[in-house]
Amino acid sequence: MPGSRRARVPEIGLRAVVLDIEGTTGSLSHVREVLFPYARERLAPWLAARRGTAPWRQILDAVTAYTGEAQDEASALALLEQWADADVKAPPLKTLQGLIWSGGYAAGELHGHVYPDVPPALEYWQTQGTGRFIYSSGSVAAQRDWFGHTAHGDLRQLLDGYFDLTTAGPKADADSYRAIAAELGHAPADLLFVSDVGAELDAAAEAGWQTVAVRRPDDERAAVTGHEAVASLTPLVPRPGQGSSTALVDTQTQEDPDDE
Ligand SMILES: CSCCC(=O)C(=O)COP(=O)(O)O
Ligand SMILES: [Mg+2]
Repeated sequence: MPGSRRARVPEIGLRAVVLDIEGTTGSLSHVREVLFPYARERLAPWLAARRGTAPWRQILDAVTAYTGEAQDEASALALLEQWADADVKAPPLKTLQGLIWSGGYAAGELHGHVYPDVPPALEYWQTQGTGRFIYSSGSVAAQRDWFGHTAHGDLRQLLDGYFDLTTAGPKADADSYRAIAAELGHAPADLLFVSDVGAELDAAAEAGWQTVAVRRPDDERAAVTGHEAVASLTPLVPRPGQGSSTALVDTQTQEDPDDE
């Protein structure tokens, strides 16, 4: 993948790495072709089966608060279905998707897709004392379920925390990255955000963060420009002997298994 070997290993002052899910640590197509349809076909039955209960009320109240207009089940469902069909990252939809997916994981019908380079990268940062966090549009509950049910096992012990739209804010808003930095208690320049979306990386950079763009080989979208670029997390992890306290290390010659 042209340009995927330009990334440098961020080293000096790196206190925490914050990773996106869809298109970065996990497959875009798995999210869009498996996870989203699973929730989409269960939106109406989920609400109908819980009519009048606290979870049902929670969703209706969330749609009401988000839209600023009172909603009943029918109007809330219509909005939720519209958002799902257009992949609108609306927090009420993300909450409901997470609730529906949790049933799918429990039933063994879903798993979280995590690329094979992710666990070793998380393990490396863990050995370095570097914090490891997730920031996704998916709800925190959905993120936990995703990393708790992967082909590599339960990866949650490798993660220190999770941020979503309700705890940090919109992903293309620089204030969200300022909020995360404040929550983590680190200077923005000591934080690295890794994502597949240029607008998110631009927002993080505007907030003073280090950034790296990911474009996975199975992802046919155009490359993100204006940020260091990789095809997996492997180039962000120094090989043995490469040292851990040098300035940014050029990784142009580092092997990237996902390129093969
Ligand atoms: C398992 S989290 C589901 C991901 C999701 O709902 C989504 O919208 C993807 O957003 P991301 O910020 O991870 O690209
Ligand atoms: Mg993404």
